[in-house]
Amino acid sequence: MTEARQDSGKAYGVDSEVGALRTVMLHRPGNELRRLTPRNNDKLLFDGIPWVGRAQDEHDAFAQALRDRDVEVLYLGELLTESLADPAARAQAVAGATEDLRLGDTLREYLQASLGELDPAGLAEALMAGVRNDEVRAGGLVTSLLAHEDFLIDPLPNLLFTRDSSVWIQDTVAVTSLAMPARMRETQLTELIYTFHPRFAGVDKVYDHQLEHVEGGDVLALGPGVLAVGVGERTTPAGVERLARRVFSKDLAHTVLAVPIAQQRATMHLDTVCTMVDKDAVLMYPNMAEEMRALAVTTDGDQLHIAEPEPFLVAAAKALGIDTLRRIDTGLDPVTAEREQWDDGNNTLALAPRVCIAYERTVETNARLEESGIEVIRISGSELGSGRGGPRCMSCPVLRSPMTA
Ligand SMILES: NC(=[NH2+])NCCC[C@H](N)C(=O)O
Repeated sequence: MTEARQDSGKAYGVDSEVGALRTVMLHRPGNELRRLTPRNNDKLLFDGIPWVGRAQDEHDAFAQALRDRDVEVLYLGELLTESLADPAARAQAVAGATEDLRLGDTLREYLQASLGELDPAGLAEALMAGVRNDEVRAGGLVTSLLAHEDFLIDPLPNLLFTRDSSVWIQDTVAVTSLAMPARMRETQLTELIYTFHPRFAGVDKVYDHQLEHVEGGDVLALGPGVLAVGVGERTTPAGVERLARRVFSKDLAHTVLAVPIAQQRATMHLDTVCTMVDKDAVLMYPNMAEEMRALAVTTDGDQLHIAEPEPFLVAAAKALGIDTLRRIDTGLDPVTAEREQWDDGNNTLALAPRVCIAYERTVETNARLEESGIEVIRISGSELGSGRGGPRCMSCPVLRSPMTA
C-alpha cells in the first residue's frame, strides 16, 4: 500500500495509531463557537460557553506543537473553501445545507439563491457558522414566525473535533455517519472535501455519511490490519457491522474488534477511555480498564465470524499477533481518575511511538505516562476542553509513517 501511495504521489494513509504523524487535519475554531449560548450549549454538545479568542490561541499553540515536530497541519476550513471553488461542490453544499424540513419552500428557495451568490470563503463560513434568521431578509411566513435568534442553518461548533467526521483507514477514507443531530451536517462538509479537493482527487471512500452510525473517535487503528471500534453512545452495533464488512471487502483489515463502552457522555467515544501511546501499549481509564471486553470480528470472505467476548487487551494482542498489549497503569485513585478522564486525560494524540500530546491540566495522568517512558508534550485546553474533547479528538491524521516494514 505504502509504495503505491508514495509512487503515485498521494500523501495520505494511516495504518496505526502511533506511526510517525506526518499530516493532520485540524479545525481552527471560529465563528461557529460564537453561536453558543447558555440555552443552546447542551444541544450543541458543549459544557460551557468558551472564550473564543482564548480557544483560538490554545488551538494555535496546539498546531504549533505539531509543526514543531514536523507535522504538516491542514485546516478543515481552508480545505472546504478550496473545495468550493468547484461549482459542482457549491451546488452540492447549498443543497445539503438547505434540505432541512424546518425551512419550508419559500425560505429554502431564498436561502438557496442567496447562498448561491456567495464566494467560496463566504459560503464556507455560512456552512460552518450557520445562518441566523435575523441575518437574512427572507420575508415569508416561516421567517416571520421564527424568533430572530433562531438558526436557519445550524452552526457546527463540534467541527473542532475533526477526529469524528472522517477517519483514514489505510489509504482510503471513511466519511463517517454522526449520531447526534447537532453534528450530522459536519459530514456533508468532509464529504465535499474528499470529493472535490484536488489534494484528495480519486481517493477511495470506504464509508459514507448515509450509512449506519460510526464516529471516528470510536475507531482505533491498533496496528496494520487491526481496528478496534467502540460501540456505545455514538457508533451503533449496526455501524460496526457495516464498517467491518466494508473494510474486509477492500482488504483493509483482517480483524475488527467491537468494544462495548458505556452509553454515556463521559465515555462517548472509545478514545475517551483508551488511546495508544506505543506500538504495544495503551493508556486506559483505570475505572473501566478491567471490565473492557472485545468481540473479535473476522471473515472467511463471505460470512462474518464473531468470537466470544474476551478482555480487550487479550483480544487485541491476539489480533495484533503479539504476546502482550501493555496497559500503562496510571494507578490513580478512582476519584482522580474520574476527574482526569472527564478532562480528556486519556485522550492523547501519538506523534510517534512513545511521544504524545496531552492537555496540561491532567497532571497526574501525564506524570504517570512520563514515569512509564512516554514523552508528553503538554498543551493548554482550558477553553478548548469545554467541548469535551482532547488532542486526539481535535485531530484527524491523514498521513502516518507506516508500521508495516
Ligand atoms: N473523539 C472524541 N472523543 N470527540 C469528542 C467530541 C466532543 C463533542 N462535543 C461531542 O459531544 O460530540
